[in-house]
This record gives sequence, structure tokens and C-alpha cells, in this order.
Amino acid sequence: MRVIVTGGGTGGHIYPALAIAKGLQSRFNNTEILYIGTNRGLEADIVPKANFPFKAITVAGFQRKLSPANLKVLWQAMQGYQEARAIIKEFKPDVVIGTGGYVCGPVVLAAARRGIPTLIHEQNALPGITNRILSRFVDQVTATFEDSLKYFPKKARVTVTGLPVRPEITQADRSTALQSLNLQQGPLTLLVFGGSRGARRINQAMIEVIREYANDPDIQILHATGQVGYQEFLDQVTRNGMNLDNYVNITIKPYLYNMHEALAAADLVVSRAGAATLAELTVLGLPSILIPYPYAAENHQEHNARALADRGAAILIRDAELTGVKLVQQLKELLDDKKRLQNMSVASKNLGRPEALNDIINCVERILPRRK
Ligand SMILES: CC(=O)N[C@H]1[C@@H](OP(=O)(O)OP(=O)(O)OC[C@H]2O[C@@H](n3ccc(=O)[nH]c3=O)[C@H](O)[C@@H]2O)O[C@H](CO)[C@@H](O)[C@@H]1O
Repeated sequence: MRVIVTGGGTGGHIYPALAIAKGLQSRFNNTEILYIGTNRGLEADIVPKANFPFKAITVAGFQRKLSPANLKVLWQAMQGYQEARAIIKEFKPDVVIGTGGYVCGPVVLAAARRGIPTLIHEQNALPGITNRILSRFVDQVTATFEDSLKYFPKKARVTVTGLPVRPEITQADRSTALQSLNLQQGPLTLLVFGGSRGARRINQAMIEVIREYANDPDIQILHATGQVGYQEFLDQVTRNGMNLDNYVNITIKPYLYNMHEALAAADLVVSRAGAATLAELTVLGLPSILIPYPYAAENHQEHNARALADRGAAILIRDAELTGVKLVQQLKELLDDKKRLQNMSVASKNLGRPEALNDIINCVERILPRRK
């Protein structure tokens, strides 16, 4: 089978696409995948590292108000559409799958217009603009949350599946992961990251956390700052009079390409509240402190985080209330109380949807033309 997957901009769109690609490969023998993204999105870095062939097209995001810049965007959109058509014509996919982000628009639309079966996945309760438009043209919409159903047209075929996580996320083994990450087997592991692009506010708060836990024999910290904020963070640590070379229990990375290992090693996670991250935390039953990004469309990360916090799976700290001191205080409370961590872990696992990937692959199978 030949499959085009597309989705881009941030990790939250890319990893579900990679999960579906891998799910298809394990269900169907000889599945050939082509990933279409843009050269500017994170996908241009992540997808080749995941060993999938990658092609880029031209796309740009519309500004919400009328502006001359939108004329250029319109031109680029037409160009992107032509490029997508050409790739589809050459690759001849049996099915095209989109997971959101602007790049999905021209690719999925061009496929639908050629009569190729199409499926999209929406990660958030509040669907993105591209998926809302595409839902009118595709054969199947899959969604993470019931709540998003009302945004899709009545005639669309929508199935609530949950959000698919990469198979390696559930397969990684803690002890092997700790070894591969160069971490100790004994101490509790705190994993910190701010979504796929990093979060400056979380990085700032981490200065105090590092000061508190430096060389603590019971705790080790793995912190991904985001590519853009990495150098700034290192400078900030130095300005605060600390030298990371002296702290054996603190590991700082710009980005974790091996998140499956980082999650397998973790006992507690501090992060933003993007939908893909939360699906990963809950499928593994990980307790977390969530600091939702307050500027995500209609504050949807706070809704995401509340779903976990209200059920005892996470502690929510609002971005405006986040300080280093507050984060340290919260961490101390949790890390000193193993019973509480254990209860949060059970609550988290109860929210996980381990069957999401399989359900989506079933949906793909349903829209495939009958195979000889
Ligand atoms: C600011 C904003 O609007 N963010 C949105 C974006 O977030 P963002 O792209 O941050 O998405 P998520 O938090 O959902 O997912 C991040 C993904 O990146 C992975 N990861 C992250 C860091 C790292 O070092 N290595 C790594 O592999 C995580 O494991 C996860 O799979 O898309 C999500 C899904 O549409 C939305 O819910 C978020 O609200």
C-alpha cells in the first residue's frame, strides 16, 4: 500500500502523523510512506530522523485580518496546491492522511479532488482551521475528543478515537531507557519540557529547581529547553552563578528526539499541556505538573490540563502564577510523597487511550478501496 501522510508546524501535529504511519506499516505488509510537510516546520527536522522519506511544499499561514500579506499567502497557497498535486500524481497513493497544520490543506484537498481516499485526525477539543475546512471534503474525520464533534459539518463521517501515540512510546523499557540516556537507575527522574518548541517561562522557573536539586542523590532531572531557548537557558544558568558541569544529576538538552526513552525513565513530568503530550502521559500513567500555554487558541491547553487535574492525574499551575519558588514547592510536595505520586499515576492511566492508534488504522482500512 502507498500512503501519503501530512501534518506540520509543531510536534503536536507531526507525532500523531508518524504514529499513524508506523501503525499502518505494522498492520499492512509493504506499506510505503511519503511524508509531505514544509521546510520551515519542525517536520523537516523530525521526519527524516524518523527514517521516513520527506518532501516539502510551499505553504504559508493566513493572517486572521484582511491584509496585503494575505495576497502573497494566497499566491503561495495556490503554488503549494500545484506542488501537492504533482507529488500525488507521481506517488499515486492509495490513501492520504492529514493531522492538521496549514500544510495539510493543499495536500488533502488535492487528494480528495482526485478521488483518493482521505482521512484527517484532529488532536484538540477545539479543531484547527485547516481541519475544519478539510472536514467538508474528506472521507473520514477522526477526533481525540467528543467535544470537537460540534465543529464539524453534520454530513462528515466523524469517529472519536483518541490521539494516537507512537508505538515506541508504549514499548520502551525503563531500565534500558535510563541506561541509554546516561541516567542513574536509583533516583527518581523528573522530566521537564515545554511542548515541541520549548517554553521560556518553564525554562526560567527551572533555574530555581536546578539550584534546589543540584547534586541531590535522590532526584535526577532531564530538561529539554526547546531548540530556540537552549543557549539562552545555558547563559541564564551561568548568570545565576551555577556551573552545570558540577551537577551530575542534571541533564539539559535542546530537544529530545528519543522522547519514548525520556518518558519511560520519568517518574514525574513538568510540561505544557498540548494534546499529544497529554495523550503520551496518560497512556503511560505518568503523573505531571502541567503549565498550560496561555496563548494557544481559545486557551485550549488549559481545558486540556483541567481534564487531567480534575481527575487527580495532574497538578495545574497557571502560567501567570508560575515562579521558580512555586514550582520547587510543588515538586517537593510530590517527590516527597510516593503514595500521592502513585495515586496520580493510576488516575492518569485511567485517562489513557491505548487503543487510539488501532482504532484509527481501522478507520483507514474502512475507507480503502477493496483490495484485490
Ligand atoms: C502553542 C500551541 O498552540 N501548541 C499546540 C501544539 O503544541 P505542541 O507541538 O507543543 O504539541 P504537543 O504538546 O501536543 O506535542 C508535543 C510533541 O512533541 C514531543 N516532543 C516534545 C519535546 C521534545 O523535546 N521532544 C519531543 O519528542 C512530545 O513527546 C509530543 O509528542 O500542538 C498541539 C496538538 O495540536 C496543541 O494541543 C498545542 O496547544
